[in-house]
Amino acid sequence: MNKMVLAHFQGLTPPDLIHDHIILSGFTIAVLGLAAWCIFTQAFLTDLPVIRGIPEAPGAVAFYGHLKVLGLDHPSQFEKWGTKRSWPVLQARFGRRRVVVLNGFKEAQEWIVKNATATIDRPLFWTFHNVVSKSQGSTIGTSPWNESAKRRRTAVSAYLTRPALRSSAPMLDVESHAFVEDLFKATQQDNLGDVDPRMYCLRLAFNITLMICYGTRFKDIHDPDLLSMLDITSTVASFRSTNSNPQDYVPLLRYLPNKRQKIAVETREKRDIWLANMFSRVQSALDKGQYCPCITGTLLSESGSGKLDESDIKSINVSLVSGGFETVSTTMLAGLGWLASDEGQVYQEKVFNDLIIVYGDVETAWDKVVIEERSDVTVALYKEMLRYFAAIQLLPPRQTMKDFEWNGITIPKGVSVYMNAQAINHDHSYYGEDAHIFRPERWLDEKRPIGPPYQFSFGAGSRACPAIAITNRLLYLAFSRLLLHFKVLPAADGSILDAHYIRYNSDTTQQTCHPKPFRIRLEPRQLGNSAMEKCFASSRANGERMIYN
Ligand code: HEM
Repeated sequence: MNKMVLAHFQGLTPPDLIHDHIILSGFTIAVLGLAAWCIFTQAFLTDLPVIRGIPEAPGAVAFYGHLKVLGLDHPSQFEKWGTKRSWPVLQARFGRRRVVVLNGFKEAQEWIVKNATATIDRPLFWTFHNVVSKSQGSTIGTSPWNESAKRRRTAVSAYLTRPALRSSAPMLDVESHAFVEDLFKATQQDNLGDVDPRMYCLRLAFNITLMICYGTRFKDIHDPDLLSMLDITSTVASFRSTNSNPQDYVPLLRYLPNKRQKIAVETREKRDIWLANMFSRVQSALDKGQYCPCITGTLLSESGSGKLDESDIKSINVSLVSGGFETVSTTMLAGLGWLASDEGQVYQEKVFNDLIIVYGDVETAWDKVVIEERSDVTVALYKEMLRYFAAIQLLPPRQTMKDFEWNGITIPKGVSVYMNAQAINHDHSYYGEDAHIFRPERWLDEKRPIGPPYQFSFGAGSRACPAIAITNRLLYLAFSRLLLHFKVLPAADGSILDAHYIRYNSDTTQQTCHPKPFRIRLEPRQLGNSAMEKCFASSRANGERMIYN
């Protein structure tokens, strides 16, 4: 109702009306002021103020900060700022979050290794922690640092680090053999004699994590359950990328209709079903007393000892199943792609010759590469694969747990820190002028030794990947065994992967790189090769002796 009319009926005198007016307009101004402040805060302010002394990237806009100017390839834009402006460390705004990005090797060492306790924490994200991880708990790699994260990390380390490699040998033997023989069979069955190696790398990496977690594996790369699990875990991983989840940084977007949230809920439900299925398979194998040792089984038999509870076990399994398979397969695929190039042909011969020098003959080498890594030329190949093709370019972020001093600058508690492995691993000031070239020989050069952590693909410091030893062994083993028996050649039409560390990736919006599709041929080193048959037969027999849950 109109104010004047209302005043008339209420018998208000003009001074009352004026007074009422003043109160109302004061109230309206306060409300409008508050709304304007809220909008201003959301549009321009970050959780932490600018850190004095660290350069800030150009091009921030309201609400999104730098998320727009970063385009579709965040690590490459950060790398460009790093090299063109000489910014080994820079700060940016991801929506409301203030973030620091590390582009330089020396600087990453100083922040993540030297100040390991200050940078051990991880930030929380709305989509990943509130939606995707609601039922199974968050993974180790996305958990803030606390007693539970410490317990879970210690438990997985027992299965992944160097001392555990010996007990993993039968499984590593089975998977690397299946990889080599099935890849070869696929080339034989193809009209042109070539194969897309993607599914073979994915199955190998996924089976390793399934064996570690649940004592089970997939035999057939066409198994619909395998394809569905790979699809689910890959979708879950997509919720970690800085590129595809603006709602994590721009809180207002959470209140708008959001297709990603619906996908997150559906994916979580599907994943819960198969995780429960895996869990009960182990439980019933344990009940029957015929069981393949695995993390779930060991932890279930220890449950009640107060070490870990069921939610810890679930979180560990989710961490391992989602942590490893895409990174391992990406590294392998990129490496295979490079091997098919002209330079790769030359290096393949070096690997073969070195394996024979070290182990004496093909059969001995086939057996020994499961348990040791004595061929330096092969070690140099996988080290360069890991450095050059960082499978995750912008690593899962850290968060500072306390203030610390760096170069006279105070870095505040609570800031998100991203290691840009793509830039760090190609830092010319550390690796030299040829850092942008794939050159395994750099790891053999005694005049220019490369120090720990060698490269940042696994991160570094106290939250570094706990699976470094097993991943290294797997890469050494798979590539040694393949190159012992075969030459990796370009596809029948002569095409090869563009094995450049940025261009090889088909989707820069994902957290993990996905190499563009390519095909290879395999040429047996010796025709009618009885050594190959003997090697395959011994590993096949090993696989048949194993029990699976
Ligand atoms: C080429 C292979 C791999 C790469 C490049 C890789 C990379 C990474 C990176 C970058 C991190 C974060 C490190 C940091 O913040 O400093 C990480 C953490 C982790 N990775 Fe891996 N990883 C690989 C293989 C695996 C495998 C095979 C598994 C399990 C079977 C695994 C399990 C984990 C776990 C559990 C964490 C969380 C550690 C924590 O936050 O404390 N990773 N990995």
